[in-house]
Amino acid sequence: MSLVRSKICGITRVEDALVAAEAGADAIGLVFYAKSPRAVSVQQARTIIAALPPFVTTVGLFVNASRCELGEILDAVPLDLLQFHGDEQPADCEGYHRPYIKALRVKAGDDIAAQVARYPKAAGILLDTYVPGVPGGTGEAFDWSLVPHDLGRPVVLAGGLNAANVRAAIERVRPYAVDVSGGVEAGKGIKDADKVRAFLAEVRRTTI
Ligand SMILES: O=C(O)c1ccccc1NCC(=O)[C@H](O)[C@H](O)COP(=O)(O)O
Repeated sequence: MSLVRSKICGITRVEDALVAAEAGADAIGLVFYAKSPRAVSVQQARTIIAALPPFVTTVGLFVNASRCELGEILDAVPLDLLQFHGDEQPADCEGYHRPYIKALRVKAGDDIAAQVARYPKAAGILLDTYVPGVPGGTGEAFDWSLVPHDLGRPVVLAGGLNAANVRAAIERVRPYAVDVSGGVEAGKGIKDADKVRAFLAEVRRTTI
């Protein structure tokens, strides 16, 4: 029996980060993609991270950022883990002296195992919903039956999760972790404390 870890993503406010941490989130996600309504500035990110209690992993999310841009952010923001949501090739994800997660957007007909095999140095693979032109944060779930049973890597399941469907998602996919953004919000980038707590409580009640 094992517990599934959880990340609350798209955090833009200190108060939301503290609610997530106090409710048991293992990680928070900070979006450094200007086109996202959940994007944070370097200063916002520094303030949020400085307010966190210990033992909460900080994850920076990027979409095809240049090495220069990413390096500047890492010089200023204490991120534990990187998460790449664009067309990044393996070489684009390495060399930052940080573990990274590669996000793959799933659609019928994809060879997920082959895509995973292209990132042997990734600490984990995040499986998210494919919506044309939307790199992440779609708020839509994908067909979990598309996920192969054993990808041989820590899988983070994302895409349209919420307190009502996360148990079924975990039981179907048996992921290492789950990730949520829209399903715990009152508005884009504004988390709803009760939804955050309900989501994390449901994850804790679900063992695999
Ligand atoms: O959340 C965003 O706005 C976002 C924008 C661009 C790239 C990635 C983004 N989010 C990444 C995440 O890990 C989200 O939590 C994940 O896509 C799930 O989002 P949701 O379907 O809203 O739960």
